[in-house]
Amino acid sequence: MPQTIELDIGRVIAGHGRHYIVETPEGREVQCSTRGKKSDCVVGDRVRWQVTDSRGHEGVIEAIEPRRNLFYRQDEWKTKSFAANLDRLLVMVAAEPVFSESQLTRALIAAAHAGIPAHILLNKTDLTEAAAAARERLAPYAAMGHPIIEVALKTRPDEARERLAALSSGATLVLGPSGTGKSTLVNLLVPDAAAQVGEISTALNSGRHTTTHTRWYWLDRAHEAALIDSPGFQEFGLRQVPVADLAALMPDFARHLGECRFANCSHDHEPGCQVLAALERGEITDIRHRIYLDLREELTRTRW
Ligand SMILES: Nc1nc2c(ncn2[C@@H]2O[C@H](COP(=O)(O)OP(=O)(O)OP(=O)(O)O)[C@@H](O)[C@H]2O)c(=O)[nH]1
Ligand SMILES: [Zn+2]
Repeated sequence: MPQTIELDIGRVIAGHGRHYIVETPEGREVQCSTRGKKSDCVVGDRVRWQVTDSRGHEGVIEAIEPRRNLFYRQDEWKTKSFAANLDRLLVMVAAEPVFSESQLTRALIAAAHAGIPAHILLNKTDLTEAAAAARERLAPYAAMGHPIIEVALKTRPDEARERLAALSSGATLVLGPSGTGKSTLVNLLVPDAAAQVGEISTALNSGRHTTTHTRWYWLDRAHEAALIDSPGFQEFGLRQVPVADLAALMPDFARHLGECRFANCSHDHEPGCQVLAALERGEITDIRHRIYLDLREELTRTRW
């Protein structure tokens, strides 16, 4: 392409296959495709695009601007990119169903690896007994420096809205297992959510399929804050993380690194291991250590 052509800038707000909705700085939505078979665009990407129809409704993406960050998971065979250029990750859990600490830990490690601050949202605190148990399980994560926001989205929506004020600027990716109240959250914070989804589905001609894809919702008229809803939390591979970096990405482990007797300590059985000493003192929980060992094993296993 000749260098002289000035390309427009835009932000990817939804995608389906090789089709994307790109929003222009003026807030116009353009249906874009990419060249070639494969595409690496994700929601949140800033892209350079060129118009391809006379009405200016369609275009082609020519280039992706450099990303501030990219949140993704990597399984043995496949990489799933959730979104790019994020200001924070919000991992949603609930008093019920009981959440998996392994899943929570994996998301937090992926965020740390991508350099994205992570908050934890505990929903359904109206279920007092279950909430107390969940709160106790989350205490070590609060101690690690993750802000924990407690809400009852359904029974105390106004209070929830206030407590979620941290989301009122920048882009927040929400991850949460099914049943935690993700739809309730989106409906509370995005009054015209259904309309925004409808427009995107029509534009992408993907109908109900969009329910399985990542979506960008504006939280305000000024378009300064956005919530990104993404499915696909169940299988959360961390193949992108070099095994040697794993402990450093877990804040409760990180603070003891460099103190072990052996420089290449695996914090599994070695004498003079300060991580094991912290485990002994209860500063690292048994479950976190077990998750660490499982992940270590998973990341060391060779592919076949
Ligand atoms: N007790 C209680 N229930 C809630 C609260 N918020 C949501 N729920 C209920 O939890 C269930 C799941 O909520 P959804 O918002 O549909 O959850 P989701 O995470 O979107 O679930 P999927 O649609 O399966 O992905 C619903 O029955 C909600 O009514 C809450 O604050 N307290
Ligand atoms: Zn050690």
